[in-house]
Amino acid sequence: MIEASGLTKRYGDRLAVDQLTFAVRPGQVTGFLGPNGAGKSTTMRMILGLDAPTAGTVTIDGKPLAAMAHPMREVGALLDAKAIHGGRSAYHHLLCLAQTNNLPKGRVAEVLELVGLSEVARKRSKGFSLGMGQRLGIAAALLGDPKVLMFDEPVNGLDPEGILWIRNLMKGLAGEGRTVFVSSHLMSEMENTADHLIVIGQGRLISDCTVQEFIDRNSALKVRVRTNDPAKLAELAGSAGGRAEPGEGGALLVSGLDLTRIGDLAFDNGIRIHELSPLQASLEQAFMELTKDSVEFHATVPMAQGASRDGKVEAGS
Ligand SMILES: Nc1ncnc2c1ncn2[C@@H]1O[C@H](COP(=O)(O)OP(=O)(O)OP(=O)(O)O)[C@@H](O)[C@H]1O
Repeated sequence: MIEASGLTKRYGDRLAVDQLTFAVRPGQVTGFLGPNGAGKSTTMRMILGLDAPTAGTVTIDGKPLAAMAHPMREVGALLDAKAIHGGRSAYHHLLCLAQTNNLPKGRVAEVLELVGLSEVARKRSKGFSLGMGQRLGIAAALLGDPKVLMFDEPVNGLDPEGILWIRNLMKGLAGEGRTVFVSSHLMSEMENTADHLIVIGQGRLISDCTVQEFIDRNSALKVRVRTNDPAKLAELAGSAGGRAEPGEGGALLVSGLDLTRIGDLAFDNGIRIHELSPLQASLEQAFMELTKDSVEFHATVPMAQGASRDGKVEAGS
């Protein structure tokens, strides 16, 4: 378990992390979400003792990292997959890590197998693809067989096969009872991977809940209705306190009224219903809604058809 309390980091006049208090529990994948510059990497670096907090504390299984005799046996992390000596083979990179951290040599072959790099283990990592580099970084994180694992943006730049592999790996590690903390600004990715979400914006905690709670709290449910008389139903929905807008192919998108109420309204007024289906907003939409006031940069672009936002999207830093 990772526990942060009042965790704060200031760089000059920039408050990168602002009094974060949260717990990352074992046995589940916890997504750490936030727009670019929200403070995710800084928080992870503080958890790992690579940056000193300006204020607050963070512990791993009750201890600060500095108090651990064998940190690699307690926590493994993938922060920057490119931070590897390119002249070394994958095998030697891991062997070196194992030896300097008092870990059994035999573990090197085990983790290489686990990440699927056994066949290229003796090749220089300089020639590795991005995906292979990520796998090697993950092998290093797993070397000490730690109970706590942290991955900073592990799917960045990976192809769909690589993304699927990392997703399954994280779920598997959590299934073994480990604590898995993974940062991302890809909401759609977290929707399929995380059980729990910690969302931050401009260094501050915005939300700490399960994925489903996050969607329920932050997205209004809409109902798609197809009927023989959309104009009449739209009027009825309006007078009943709802709001109807035109959807694709002549459908109506109704918000503010639940399915049953809309069905009853139609029945009571002799309107035939051809479709009545709930539309749940995706995690992506809910996340963008929640963090729209805390993104560092906004760009105004035309929205794709079907998008329902105010024309703003988050741009990378
Ligand atoms: N060493 C540093 N010196 C000064 N400012 C820093 C330093 N490291 C980070 N920052 C600033 O702190 C803020 C948080 O950065 P951080 O990298 O933690 O965010 P992030 O959520 O990981 O973003 P991204 O998704 O873009 O990686 C940013 O405004 C960043 O510019």
